[in-house]
Amino acid sequence: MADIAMSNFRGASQDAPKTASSEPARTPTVVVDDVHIVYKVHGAGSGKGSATSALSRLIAKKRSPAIREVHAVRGLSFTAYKGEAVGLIGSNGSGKSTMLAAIAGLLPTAKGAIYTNGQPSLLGVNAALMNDLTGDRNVILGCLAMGMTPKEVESRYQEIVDFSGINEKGDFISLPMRTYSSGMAARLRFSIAAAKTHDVLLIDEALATGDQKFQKRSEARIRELRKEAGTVFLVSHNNNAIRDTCERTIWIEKGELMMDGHTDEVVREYEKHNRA
Ligand SMILES: Nc1ncnc2c1ncn2[C@@H]1O[C@H](COP(=O)(O)OP(=O)(O)OP(=O)(O)O)[C@@H](O)[C@H]1O
Repeated sequence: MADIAMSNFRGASQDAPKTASSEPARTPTVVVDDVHIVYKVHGAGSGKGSATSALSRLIAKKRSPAIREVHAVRGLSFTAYKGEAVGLIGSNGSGKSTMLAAIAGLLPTAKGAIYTNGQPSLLGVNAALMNDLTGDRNVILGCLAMGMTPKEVESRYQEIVDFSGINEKGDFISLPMRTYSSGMAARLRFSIAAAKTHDVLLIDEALATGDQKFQKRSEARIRELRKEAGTVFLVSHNNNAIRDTCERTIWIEKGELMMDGHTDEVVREYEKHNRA
């Protein structure tokens, strides 16, 4: 597999070039160029994927059992621009999360390349926080990991806890994360990640997990993050969240591009397709 190409590209500077009509040119932040992503599943189907059987195979100098390939993304191409919020929709297993992980640089491309201008941050419901640490330790560690200084962390701490609403029903922030419900944990993850202005913010289903009040708050924060310059990608099965948050939507099925355009139009076609 070829390594993912992550680089700053030319023409993405603050003073964007002017177009012929003297409108300022839009600044591209993510360019996905004919990307294919293939997962390799070792020992698939044969039940021989354990470490012990791998070791005995090595000793006996036998070939490994069949490696199954899952071609999750098939030749996707699109460009996202500064200030855009882009929705990614499609049925289960269509390749949305895979595409986000690849933009974040967490998966290599088998073919094609991804170019990003700035640092992408993936905010998923599975993002790693430390379960045995308390909520407040996780806020501090999470902020430091995003590159904030201890002073910045101190000044943002209360805002993050208030935004998460974790303490609305008592002092939960001082309890270990393992005592949180999945919705509470997802809210804290979102609140930590949303405390920083991201160049490219990738959100995977985060909005679907909070309650309605929190969903509204997070949608408002995403709108702010957009104004603060970055590009937001949102993967969700909640078409209303996509409509409220994104003006552009990309619809993927079986790893292929079905439609890329104005959210109202794309979601309408997607819903029509699902009804059929
Ligand atoms: N770690 C993995 N190893 C092997 N195959 C995987 C892996 N993760 C995902 N896949 C496969 O890749 C394809 C795309 O999965 P992906 O999770 O990107 O879909 P999705 O559109 O995000 O789905 P959902 O809406 O259900 O979250 C699926 O066929 C899935 O089985």
